[in-house]
Amino acid sequence: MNPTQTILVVDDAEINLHLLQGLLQPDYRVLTADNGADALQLALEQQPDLVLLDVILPGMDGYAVLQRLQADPRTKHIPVIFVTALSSAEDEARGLEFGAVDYITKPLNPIIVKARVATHLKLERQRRMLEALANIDGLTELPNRRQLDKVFVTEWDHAVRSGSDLSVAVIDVDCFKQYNDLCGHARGDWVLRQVARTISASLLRSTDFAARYGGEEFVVLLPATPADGAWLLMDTLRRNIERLAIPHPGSDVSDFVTLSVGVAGSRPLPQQQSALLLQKADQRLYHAKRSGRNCVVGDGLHSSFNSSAVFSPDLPLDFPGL
Ligand SMILES: Nc1nc2c(ncn2[C@@H]2O[C@H](COP(=O)(O)OP(=O)(O)OP(=O)(O)O)[C@@H](O)[C@H]2O)c(=O)[nH]1
Repeated sequence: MNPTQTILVVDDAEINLHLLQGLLQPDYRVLTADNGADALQLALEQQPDLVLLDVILPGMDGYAVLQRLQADPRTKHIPVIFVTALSSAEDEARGLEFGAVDYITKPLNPIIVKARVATHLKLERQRRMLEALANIDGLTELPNRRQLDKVFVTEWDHAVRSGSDLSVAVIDVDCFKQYNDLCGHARGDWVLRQVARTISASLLRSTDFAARYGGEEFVVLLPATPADGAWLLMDTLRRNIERLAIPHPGSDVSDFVTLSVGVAGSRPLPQQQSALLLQKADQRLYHAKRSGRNCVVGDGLHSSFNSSAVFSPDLPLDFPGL
């Protein structure tokens, strides 16, 4: 039994449901529906890995079910195999044109059904792995910019709907070019991994999200967090990095690796553009660099290696992930 894989079987004949259930249940979790409406609801709620869909169904037929699955972004990725008594070449071609990944004709041959199901589940697993890899930065294993763009849109829309705050921070390693030049690129890569781990370990809520934006730059999204809270959290991160005490022989600002951070927060309104918030945080990062680096610049708030205590309490170091 592989409980991680779920198949939804849709057929209006109980005998067919029983047959397919008996065939597949030893290896997979099997859900059943005898009509299109129930099938759509189960697909949405249970997110099966594969749907075996009869074409001739009372009310909404299999083609209509497939079209509805494909039209919904929450279900359009689920592969569908038509399982039907319509056995002409035209029927099969039509089913595949509609977007089914395969077409199995009745009467069912159990060996063929099992083999095709196994093949499509394997392809689905590989597709998901590729999708996950496409969203991850290989060096730091943080989400990459592609994933950040998607999550930013989702969080922005959520903040608009719920009227809650959203803060963004842009984080940059100071004088990193000199670090690479003096310590070597491999050591530079190691530093980026330490910074990524410390960013992850410093974020406290499950909704906080960190990504590698590119090069030595990272972005953090902090949902339901006002700008002053975001500034405090980023200043704690800045100090956590400083206390790693990674020697930086070429830094203009410290003996150790340090960060500069720009923070911007807002309670987004429908007519506003999410990109402007990121732009504002980026401008403040620029300001932080011009102010001498190793500091966090937010909305009227500014910290640096020699003035942070004025603005933020000395929060305890906390590295649960390290
Ligand atoms: N080791 C390593 N270095 C990288 C990577 N991506 C970007 N870099 C380097 O990061 C450096 C960034 O340099 P700059 O943008 O000039 O900035 P900086 O030297 O950090 O100076 P400030 O930002 O002004 O403090 C460049 O030398 C890039 O080659 C990476 O994946 N690994």
